[in-house]
Amino acid sequence: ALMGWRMAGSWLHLERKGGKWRSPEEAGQHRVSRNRDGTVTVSVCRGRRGPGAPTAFPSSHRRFPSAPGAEAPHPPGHGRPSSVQLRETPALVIRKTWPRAQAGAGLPSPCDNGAGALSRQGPSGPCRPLRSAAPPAEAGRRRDGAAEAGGLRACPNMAAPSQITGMEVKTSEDHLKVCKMKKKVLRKQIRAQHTLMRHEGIECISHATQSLVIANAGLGNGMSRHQLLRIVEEYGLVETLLMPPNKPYSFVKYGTTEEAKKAFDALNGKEVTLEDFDQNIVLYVNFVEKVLWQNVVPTSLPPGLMIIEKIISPEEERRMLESIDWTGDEDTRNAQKTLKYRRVKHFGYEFCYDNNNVDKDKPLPGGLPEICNLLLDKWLKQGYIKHKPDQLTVNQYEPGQGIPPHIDTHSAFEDEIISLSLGAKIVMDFKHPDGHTVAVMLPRCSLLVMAGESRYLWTHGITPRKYDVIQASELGQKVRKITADVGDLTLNRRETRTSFTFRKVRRSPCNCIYPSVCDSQKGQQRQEQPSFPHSQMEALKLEQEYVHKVYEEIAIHFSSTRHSPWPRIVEFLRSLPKGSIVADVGCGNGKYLGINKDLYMVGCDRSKNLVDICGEKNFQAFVCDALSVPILSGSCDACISIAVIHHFSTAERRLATIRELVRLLRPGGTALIYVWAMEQEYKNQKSKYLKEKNGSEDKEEEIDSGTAQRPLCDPMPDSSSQVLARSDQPLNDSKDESCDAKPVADSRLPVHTNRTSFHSQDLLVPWHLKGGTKKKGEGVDTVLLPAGSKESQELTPVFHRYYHVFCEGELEAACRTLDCVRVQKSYYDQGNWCVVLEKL
Ligand SMILES: O=C(O)CCC(=O)C(=O)O
Ligand SMILES: [Fe+2]
Ligand SMILES: [Zn+2]
Repeated sequence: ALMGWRMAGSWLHLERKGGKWRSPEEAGQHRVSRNRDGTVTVSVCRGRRGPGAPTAFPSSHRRFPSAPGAEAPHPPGHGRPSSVQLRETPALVIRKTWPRAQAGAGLPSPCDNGAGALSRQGPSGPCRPLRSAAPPAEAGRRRDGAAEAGGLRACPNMAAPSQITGMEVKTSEDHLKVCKMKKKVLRKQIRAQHTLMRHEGIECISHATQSLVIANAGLGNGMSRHQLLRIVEEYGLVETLLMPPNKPYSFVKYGTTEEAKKAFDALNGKEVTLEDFDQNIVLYVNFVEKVLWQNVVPTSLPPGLMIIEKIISPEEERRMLESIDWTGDEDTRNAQKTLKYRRVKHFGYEFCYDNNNVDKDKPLPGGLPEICNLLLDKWLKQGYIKHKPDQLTVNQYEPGQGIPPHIDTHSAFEDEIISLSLGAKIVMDFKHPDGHTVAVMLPRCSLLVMAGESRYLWTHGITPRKYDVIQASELGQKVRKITADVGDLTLNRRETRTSFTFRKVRRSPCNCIYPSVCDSQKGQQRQEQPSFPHSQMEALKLEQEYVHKVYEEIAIHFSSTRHSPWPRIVEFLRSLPKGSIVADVGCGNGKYLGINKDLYMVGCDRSKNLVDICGEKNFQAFVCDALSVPILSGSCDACISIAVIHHFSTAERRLATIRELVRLLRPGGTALIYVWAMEQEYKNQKSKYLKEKNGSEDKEEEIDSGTAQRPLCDPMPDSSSQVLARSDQPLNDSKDESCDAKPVADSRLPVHTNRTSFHSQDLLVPWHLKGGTKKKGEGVDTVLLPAGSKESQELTPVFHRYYHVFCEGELEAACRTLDCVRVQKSYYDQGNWCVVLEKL
């Protein structure tokens, strides 16, 4: 017998017939026979197959192909002699990938012939199309007399001297001055190109088109839509004007190229005064192939967020505003503060900005204003809110004021937080811990309801500024996410806004499903949280507690979330020759065991409950540890290890599992390994794990492939550093509004928040068990129920699984330390690092 192991319900023996290996082709199929004593005999005849045996695994297709046609020449540009051979990237305006530096795509030295160039050659002579990548190649060297004929127009990327200097060129001194100015504009124009390319992926082109990108004429630097429209309309019929939110540039498309050229000549280097700010800025203009802006954010509001418009009448609004006495008296002084960026007043309970919490034993006298009680009762009846709040914070913001991004402390308040906007509309920014932001316009007299994820996980804040970017056609009241339509954005001057934020004081610890941002669970985690292992014994204990036991507990629920095989793993299995013996080490619920009926596949897993599930599906599977698999060395044609090795808690143990996998292979046999990647955003693409914001909490590393759409990613995360949602960040408007992920001070393993980026390689990933557990085991958090809580979801126990997420190259490097293998392939697949090994 080759091997004997415990299967789902029976014993399996594999036998080698005749002491010789024959190829499966020769042998036909393996034979499986069930013996009278309940054992199964599998006869496998093997042939010699060297390392050269073909593996049909096709070459990995890259997810992010280099820009199509990046090197294709494009048709001769306007006014440029056709002999000029420039190689440019056509038709790509906004894209995520960098252009490859190309010969000929070089940057011309601005006015590279110096001041004399103008007088010798006329203004257009030395001017060449501007590119931002490689050093100058042939660009900038040509002096085509032909270009002169068109004057400046022939050279669209250069500003007319008179337009820059406003003076007539008469003397050579004037020429010098003009050229200096020209050089300066050119330099800045090039810098704008660089910035557009580097930060935004917007490619400017050298020939004239109907479309321009105008740097410094964006909503982000204070240009309003109506002002820009007035400016650009002077030169022709404007077909499209796109003003992306918070960006310092805009796109304009004219009816004809002539008009765009006219605008280019007139506007590049032109100084304008921002009407709303009384400030001067200089515009820098470049041509682009097309005006387009991909909507970079999903169209939905943060989950759990709701805005109810016109929830109160103007009369109610007036009465509410009047109910707040800002003059204050002895009694209320504590509850009223003028913060740096706004003034606040508290009712019911005082909110303390030192710890962002309330003193639950010290209710303020007077409770909430009567008018509020009436309204709250009405909203409760109407179903807008589920619980009646007992705390009110009134914030008053003058234009230019705001509130730092924050999450209202979990332990302080219950789930639902509502805010009524009075006096004026304002834009509130919501931010997910992964950096994704959504700007939401809160109309006057509307009620914002934050619940669930939007309340617990996302930060909310109001940027201190005097203008908000809002939809131009919705200057009225329509609620919309601001980033929806860049063809329709403008600036709105803020006015005094008073908000009434109602919350219900929490009486027992928060047990939300966002432990990484939950102050209630942080304290709890401190004591219970396991540490990073410092010995083999500790490692084993950690894995027993936070891997083996957990999988036993969650097996049924876990299995119910694992049904879609991953395409590239299927591809690997389908590529194996008929009759191959394949071991799936860590087979889970066996989702790969039945993929290719032409293989002889056997699975094994550490979890008995999972192996039983395999047995129920009539798959061959048995219980064992991936560190010691009871299969004879060299008996498998292929092995797979999918999402297993990341559960081993030291580098030695991870390497040992790979070694064990390889041991099973015959020479020439191949192993496919998948581990979860630290990089959940790779080559500017978010993994499905991150993207499935509204997806279930429990899908973790395995997400249905092939169905989810690839959303368009943000080409430039906004420049402010990512605000890590921390509830211990004071809300008292201290200057620093953001903070970075703090490294764990001790060696305790951090608890990850699902669907966010990883901040540590070794961590605990929560599993929220649905459908009950067979038995309550260790590794389960104590479920703390708020007294009298009706929330049944809070009953779901949370388990934590240990993971070591791999960095780029880590898995491959581990494999390369083994001298009996060759790494055939190494790739990234949906948030996982993957290798195909071949045994030598
Ligand atoms: O002004 C608002 O609408 C929100 C205020 C707020 O978030 C808070 O006080 O915690
Ligand atoms: Fe808040
Ligand atoms: Zn919480």
